[in-house]
Parts: sequence; structure tokens; C-alpha cells
Amino acid sequence: MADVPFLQAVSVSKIYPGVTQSGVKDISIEIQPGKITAIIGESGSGKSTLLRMLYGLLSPNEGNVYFKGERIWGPEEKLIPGHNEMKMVTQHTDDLNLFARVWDNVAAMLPSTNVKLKEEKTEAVLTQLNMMQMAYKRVADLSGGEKQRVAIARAIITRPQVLFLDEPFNQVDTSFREGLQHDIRQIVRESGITVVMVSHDPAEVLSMADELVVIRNGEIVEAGPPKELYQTPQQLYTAELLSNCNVLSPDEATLCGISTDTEFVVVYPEWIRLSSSPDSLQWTVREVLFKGFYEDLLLEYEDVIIRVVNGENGRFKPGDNIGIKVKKYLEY
Ligand SMILES: Nc1ncnc2c1ncn2[C@@H]1O[C@H](COP(=O)(O)OP(=O)(O)OP(=O)(O)O)[C@@H](O)[C@H]1O
Repeated sequence: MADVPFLQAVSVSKIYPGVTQSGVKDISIEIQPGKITAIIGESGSGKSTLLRMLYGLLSPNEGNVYFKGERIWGPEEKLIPGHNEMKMVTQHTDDLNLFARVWDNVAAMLPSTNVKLKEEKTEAVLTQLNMMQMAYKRVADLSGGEKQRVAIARAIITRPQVLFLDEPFNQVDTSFREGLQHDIRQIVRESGITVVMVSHDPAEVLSMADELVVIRNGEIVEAGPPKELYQTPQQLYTAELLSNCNVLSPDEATLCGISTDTEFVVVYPEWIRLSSSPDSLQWTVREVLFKGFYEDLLLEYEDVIIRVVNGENGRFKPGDNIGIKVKKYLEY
């Protein structure tokens, strides 16, 4: 017998009442177990709608979702919406008890039939998420990022088979965000849990996901491993989602030494080499944007502005003339 897919949507569509345009159109997708799948797309493209259908919070108008071969029941068919073997964490942490301690918020997810086991499991999850130092604080006294950790701890302590994350790091500042992303990757590696996440942040999906699914106007436009999609996106839309790239017309591309008969050329900022050689100084530095250990330079030539990454901070200043050499480009 052929293997039954782990989590699968088959030709699902969702049209919201009173809205002519579908939220999601005829999407088929298979989620691989034990991996992190990230769904990315512009605002309103249907990411949350797809996630909610996979979890059973929304019923598709057409098509079905199957978990290990069994159809997932929608909210009309089930008293408590959402599949029992799955959990979802969103950017809202509304179901936390603000006046209870972190420990009690997390432990409350387990039955009280075996108190010792309940304590052991709570400690294990809090340790896994680096939260023991805040275990006895009231949730009301935590930062947004810390509350998000509590929400994730509550979701994983029951050992769900699938964890859905809908923009869970939105409220979390950058330093906390990286720690949380790292901890989730670790949990996936250690526990084999399957994660399906939605995010706007290219850096987040590129560093966290094993598989990326790109969605536009309610349809999947391409999918694959992050490296592949970043290096060779089939669609201009994907390149623009994943990189702060330069999109050039053929005429503009000529100024960069590229000759093409396609509609657009895409050059990532890190694919441009800078040169101070006196025979090629057509471009003028308009702005230097400090990014920490590197800079983004905005260069101008005949009203065309391009963005270039410069790893040698301080080498150029506004008004300098420099040359460029494009190492790689994509045609659309
Ligand atoms: N409850 C609803 N009623 C009517 N239309 C809705 C509803 N929820 C979503 N939509 C519409 O369906 C489309 C997809 O919405 P969805 O929230 O899935 O997109 P998204 O990609 O998650 O967006 P965002 O990144 O902004 O959260 C949008 O056009 C949205 O306006």
C-alpha cells in the first residue's frame, strides 16, 4: 500500500461570505512530517486562511484536508474547533492567565491525574524553552516576547503532532526573536514535531524553514527548499518576497552591463561587486545605510538607483564615484 500522506490539503478553496474574490483557490499541498514548512506571501494572499483550514478552524468550500488519511473535521462538525493532535500559536496571547505564574499557565495544559509527571513535564518544557528563570513570575509582568514563549510552551507541552505558528514572532523584538527561532528549530530536531508557519519576514523563513511555500492571490506559485527558492526563484514575485532585490527593465539592466530581451532582470544586492578602478566610475553613491557589520549603498546612474551590499564599512561615502560588476542575475 502506498504511504498515506501525513497532512494533506486536496484542492481546497475558501470563499468568504459576501466576498467575491476567494481567500484560497484550489490549493493542494502535502506537509512533510518532522519538518518546518513556512508559508510566505504578500498581505492578503491567503496564508492564514490556508493555515486555519489545515488545522480545522475553517471548513473549505471545496476540497478536503486529511491528517494521516482521515478527513479533518471543520468547525461545524466539531464542538471544539481544531484537530486534537494539533496546536496553533498566533501573535495574540489572549488565552494566557495574566495573573497566574508562568509555571501554572503551562502546567494547566496537563491533567492532574499524575501530579509528579505533570511537574516533570512542566519543568522539561520550561527548560527546553529557556524559561526556568521566569517560571515563578506572573505572566502580566512579562515582556511581549516572554509571553510568546509561554504560549509556545503551552502549545508543545501536550506533545501535539503538528504545531501551527501564525506570525508568532511579530510582537517579539529582534534579539528575542532569534533565540525563539533557534529554540523552535531545536525542539523540531529533538521531538520530531511538525511545524507549519506563516511569516512576513524573509530572514525568518529562510533561516527556519526546511520547505517554503509561496502563495499569491490564494494560489501556490512555487515551493521548495529555502536555498533553492532564494538562489533560483521561478517567479519574480518570489524574488521580491525573499530579497530586497533590484528589479530592472532591459534598458536599466544595460547600465549594469547586462544585455537581455526579457521583461525584467533581478539583481540581488550581494551579487554586485564594487570597484574603484578609474576606468569604470559611472555610478555615484547617493546614500550609505548602516546595517551593522555591513552597509547598503544606494548607487545612481542616469536616474537609475540600485542597492548594493558593501562589506567594507566606511570605504565609500555619499558623492563618491564607483564602478560595479554584476556577478549573477535572474531574467523574467
Ligand atoms: N473573515 C473574513 N471575511 C471576509 N474576507 C476575509 C476574511 N478573512 C480573510 N479574508 C480575505 O481573504 C483573503 C486572504 O486573507 P488571509 O488573512 O488568509 O491572508 P494573509 O495572507 O494571511 O494576510 P495577512 O498577511 O495580511 O495576514 C484576503 O483578501 C482577506 O481580506
